Amino acid sequence: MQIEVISNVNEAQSERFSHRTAIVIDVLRATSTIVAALAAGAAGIVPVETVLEARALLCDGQLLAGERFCRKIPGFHLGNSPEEFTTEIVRGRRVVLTTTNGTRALHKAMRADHVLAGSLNNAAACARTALELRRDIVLLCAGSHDEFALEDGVCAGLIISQLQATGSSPLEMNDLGAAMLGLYRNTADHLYDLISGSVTGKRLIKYGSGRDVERCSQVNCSTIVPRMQGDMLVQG
Ligand SMILES: O=C(O)[C@H](CS(=O)(=O)O)OP(=O)(O)O
Ligand SMILES: [Mg+2]
Repeated sequence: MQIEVISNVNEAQSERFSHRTAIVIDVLRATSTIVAALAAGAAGIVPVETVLEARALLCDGQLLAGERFCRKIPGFHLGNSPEEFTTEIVRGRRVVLTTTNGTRALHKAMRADHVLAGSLNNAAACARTALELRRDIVLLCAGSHDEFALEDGVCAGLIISQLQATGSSPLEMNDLGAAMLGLYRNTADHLYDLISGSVTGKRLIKYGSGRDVERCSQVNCSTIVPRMQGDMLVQG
């Protein structure tokens, strides 16, 4: 099985996804938030790229969520913090979500046969589902503002280690995949330190979202695997 890691959205040419399963990773915070929203009972998450699109798509009973510059968008119901997506608020509801990097990355991956949302929180479950889908796998690190982001890279390494532990066939990976696997192995016992010291981690802590950084750094605390079905991510 071939595993390819892509470092950021800007590197995600559509032909790299053909006939593959894509796992889109935005640890801080979009894909962690999507996992939290589905765990809280949301009916589905509709990822969109722009604020205008999100507003245009809003229908009765749905929620608008997302951020720009790490802050909730004016007039939206929710921001991009997993903490906000409680059962009381989201159960049974569709959520239209737009974020700076994560929802763009999800759109870039749409050419894949299957699109999953991966995070540290659901890495093992995500790896299991991807193996069941029996395609080569592309791990798209959303990155931040078209650059590589450490938290997404180390999560790609964790998912590769879970694929190795669970799968029966040998994995072949690109050099970035091998590097991220090495990064994960060398930092597994102090992931929070790594992530809280990353550019995005520091930015979120500065804006008062330190609890999100802690929550998003937890490994394998969820078995939810968000999967694209039509225009929406649902529990796979
Ligand atoms: O809200 C977030 O955590 C980030 C904000 S930033 O652009 O990295 O500052 O957006 P995301 O799309 O979840 O990476
Ligand atoms: Mg991010």
